[in-house]
Amino acid sequence: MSNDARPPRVLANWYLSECLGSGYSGSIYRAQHVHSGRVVALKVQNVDHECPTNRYERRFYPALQGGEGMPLLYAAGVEGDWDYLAIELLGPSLDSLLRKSGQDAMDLRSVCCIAMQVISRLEIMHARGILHRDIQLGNCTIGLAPNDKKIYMIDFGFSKQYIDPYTRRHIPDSKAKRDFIGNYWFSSIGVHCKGKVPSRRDDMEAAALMFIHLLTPRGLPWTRNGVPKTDDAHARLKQAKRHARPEDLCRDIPSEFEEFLRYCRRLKFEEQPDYAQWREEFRSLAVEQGFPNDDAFVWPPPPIPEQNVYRSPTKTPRRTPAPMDPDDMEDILRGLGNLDLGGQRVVLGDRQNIANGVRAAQQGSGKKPGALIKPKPKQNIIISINSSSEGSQDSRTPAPPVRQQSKALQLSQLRVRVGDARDNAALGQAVLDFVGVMRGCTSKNLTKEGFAFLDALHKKLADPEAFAQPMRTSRSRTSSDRATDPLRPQEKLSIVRRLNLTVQQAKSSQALAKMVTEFGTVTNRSTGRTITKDGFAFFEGLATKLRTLQ
Ligand SMILES: Nc1ncnc2c1ncn2[C@@H]1O[C@H](COP(=O)(O)OP(=O)(O)OP(=O)(O)O)[C@@H](O)[C@H]1O
Repeated sequence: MSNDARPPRVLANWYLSECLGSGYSGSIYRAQHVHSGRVVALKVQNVDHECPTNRYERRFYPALQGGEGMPLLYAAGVEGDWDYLAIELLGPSLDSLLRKSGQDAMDLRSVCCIAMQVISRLEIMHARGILHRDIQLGNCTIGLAPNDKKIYMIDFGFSKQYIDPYTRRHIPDSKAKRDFIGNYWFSSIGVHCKGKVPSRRDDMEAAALMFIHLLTPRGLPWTRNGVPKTDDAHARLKQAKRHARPEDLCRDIPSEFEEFLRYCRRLKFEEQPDYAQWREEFRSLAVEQGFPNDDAFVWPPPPIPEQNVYRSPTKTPRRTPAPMDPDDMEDILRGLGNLDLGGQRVVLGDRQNIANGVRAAQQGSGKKPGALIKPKPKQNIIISINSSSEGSQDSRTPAPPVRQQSKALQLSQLRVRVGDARDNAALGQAVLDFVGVMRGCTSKNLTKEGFAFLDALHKKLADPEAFAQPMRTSRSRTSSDRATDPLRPQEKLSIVRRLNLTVQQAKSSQALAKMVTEFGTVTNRSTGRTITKDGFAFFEGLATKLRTLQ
């Protein structure tokens, strides 16, 4: 079908009016039922379209009905040449909100709310045995008032059941490479670059990339050149995605996002993500920054106090994806795989690419110039979240496990305790508590708050009286650091093992300080920046040693 073919004015008693959006395989119209007067979004496709996503999408709606943020489906059917879905009418997508805002990134409070809600939506879909597989800004919309603070997931045209309906077991993994289904910007590395079988972890990784994209001025690096038009450009995009390190993607945003991305990438194929934990991480992050303790997505965002707003010195407007060349479009259309309607879900190549191209061509410019709002840097004085702030959990979502404070907050408090420590016993206890916090976290990687803790420890050990030591173990890499290649995992392991084995032989607190620095440096240069078993043992040994160095 070509998108030029318009459906009739009245289709199955739905009177079509304004076009709300167009995808590769069809269009969505505001429509009103001629008898009941109900107003819906009518997703209309030609029955002969080579990418009949309506036919797939309608299979998933029944299972999703009643789920928070899942649109209602009022009717579905085929009339004449047209396949239609009558879906609850919703508001604009995140893509459209951001574009219309004129900003090149979203504020931290908004992204934390989006993160909490999108994670909840994925939890619902996954609990019902369904993967979304096309997480992106255009597929997250807000509702219409009074539901305009709620995020809805739409477009289940690429969705898939990951629980076999007959055996009730998780679908099997496979080494065989698969054709890519998803979108260029946010599909996980496993699915997009390695052709892996998608599972819950890939929806989560796509969500993580989307959050980072939203917070990053001009977005993720591989989105900045627009939709790739050639195989070479696509290969370069995959290469960039594959090689972008989480710490580089998240350099100027709160470490929770880096940790979340790492967490998603570490999940096993069949592993169930800890949705509640991450919802709480983002809730705590918002609260730490002085934002309200709820997940209501308020757009446009209320004014942020001046001290919370960071304006980039190198403000660059987001580049608009170039409109797609009609010839390229034709090539891509020709290249679409054949459909296999009888068996598994049809394998389509890069539908979003085409859809984006169509949108770009139709919409022309989608420029996002404007001021950059960045998260307030973490403050030195940390205010504890009191237990009452945990109590106002949205009643619609299951209560999270009791989680007192975020990792970042606890580490920052420990750093302050190290600075205040009056004797080695207090210092040793702070080190043990550091081990406790790190062990208790799903992600064992050392974040900037962890490195700040090590810096404070180093300062204290090197000269308990002097507080003017330079930051030795700082996480932020200097240009000379950058010249140093990352350590191979084996090198890191052996250095940390040596530190662990020799910590008891240290003769002075200065010698311990050196070891802390060495640990920090080695971890900083490692790819994962995780604390290993030997690392934890080193800190426990250090705490023991401190007691004997009274
Ligand atoms: N229920 C709805 N209410 C209001 N607008 C909607 C609704 N569903 C979709 N839209 C609008 O239409 C756009 C395209 O919708 P959708 O993603 O479902 O279609 P699609 O044909 O699958 O698109 P694509 O090929 O881009 O994925 C959305 O980004 C949104 O702006």
